[in-house]
Amino acid sequence: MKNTFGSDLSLTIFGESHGRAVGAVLDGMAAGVPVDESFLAACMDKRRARGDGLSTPRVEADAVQLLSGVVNGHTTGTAIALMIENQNTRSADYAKTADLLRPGHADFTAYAKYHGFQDARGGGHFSGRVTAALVAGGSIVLAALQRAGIDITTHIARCADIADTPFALDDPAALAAQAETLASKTEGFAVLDAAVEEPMKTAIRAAGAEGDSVGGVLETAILGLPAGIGEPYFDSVESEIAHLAFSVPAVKGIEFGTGFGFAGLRGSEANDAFRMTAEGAVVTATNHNAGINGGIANGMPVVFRTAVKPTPSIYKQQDTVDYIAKKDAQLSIQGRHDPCIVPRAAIVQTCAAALAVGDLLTARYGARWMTDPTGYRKED
Ligand SMILES: Cc1cc2nc3c(=O)[nH]c(=O)nc-3n(C[C@H](O)[C@H](O)[C@H](O)COP(=O)(O)O)c2cc1C
Ligand SMILES: C=C(O[C@@H]1CC(C(=O)O)=C[C@@H](OP(=O)(O)O)[C@H]1O)C(=O)O
Repeated sequence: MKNTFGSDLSLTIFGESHGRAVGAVLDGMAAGVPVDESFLAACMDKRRARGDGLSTPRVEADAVQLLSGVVNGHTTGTAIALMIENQNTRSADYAKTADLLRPGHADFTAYAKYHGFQDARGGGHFSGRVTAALVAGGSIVLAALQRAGIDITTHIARCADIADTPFALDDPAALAAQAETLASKTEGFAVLDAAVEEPMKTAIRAAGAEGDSVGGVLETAILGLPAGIGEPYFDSVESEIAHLAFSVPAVKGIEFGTGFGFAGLRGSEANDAFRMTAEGAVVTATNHNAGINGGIANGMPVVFRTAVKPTPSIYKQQDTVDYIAKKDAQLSIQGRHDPCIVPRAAIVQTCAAALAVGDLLTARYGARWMTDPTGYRKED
């Protein structure tokens, strides 16, 4: 029954898709950290459904209410409670097929765990809706990280079978330029190569028109993470990021840097040679290991990719069971769903990574990285 992530900076999430609200409690932020509500709203806007054939027709404001912990645009140092009201629910869509388990969704596992007491309306607590709370809490941490010289960004590396330009894993300056390109985009469709945007959108709309769905790959970069962050085993940088990344519904795979590609390389190809900069900093000539050695950041960019499965709720008829009548059945769902989760999940993955990095940074520097964002690394 654990709804909290983080040891030193924690986020607790709550809510169901068709309940009154979803929300979060962010605990561990120092006092006096600026909270720019327009930045928070811009992050929420990237996740918001638009009713444009690319996302769920369940369109709502997704306005964040800061209930505590923020006064006059600054944190007070106490827990920040925030909530987002559910304003556009249609529970009747679910009532008609309530006893039929949706393949790929959490209907069966929720029943197995909560014995019929789960809120099944709209997927309840398992709905992607709850990621609105993750973005709201994560974006407060993301803004604090940016002030401390750490930026996190995500793009749609692949949607269906169409690929975007990958992040420049081995070239921090080119990667920083790519991050700038993504920062300049306000619309929630994060691609680097403008030429792939329409083909991706066409693939999503085509799957939706057939009552089907498509998946893809998100690629996230963390720039400016200081060397020395992370713990050798259980709280390694990879472990913390993967823990959060897999908390995002529909994420089914992750790889860091060269990832599964390492399997086909020789050591002489896989190793990242160390070099000294003119300023006396240790860098690596390549970045196959994605800025992490032994679970600890080495100062190079951290780059990881997550596989996002096709939306499970599809309109094609599917084989399932009626778990009340205890017999095989056919399912034809009603309701409103994303034909593809990937575009909306990009900002979710950025905010999830921000929570992991915020926790790791607080473990190392305490709250200094928040209160002294330009000086906290002096003793590194
Ligand atoms: C932003 C976002 C939006 C989502 N939208 C939908 C949706 O409209 N319909 C659906 O069936 N699943 C949607 N999902 C995915 C389900 O919530 C998820 O597949 C389900 O909870 C089962 O979890 P699992 O896929 O991680 O096993 C969405 C996920 C995210 C992150
Ligand atoms: C509401 C959102 O997405 C929802 C995520 C979701 C699911 O099963 O994950 C199912 C749908 O919910 P409903 O049936 O209530 O319309 C989506 O619309 C959102 O992300 O804000």
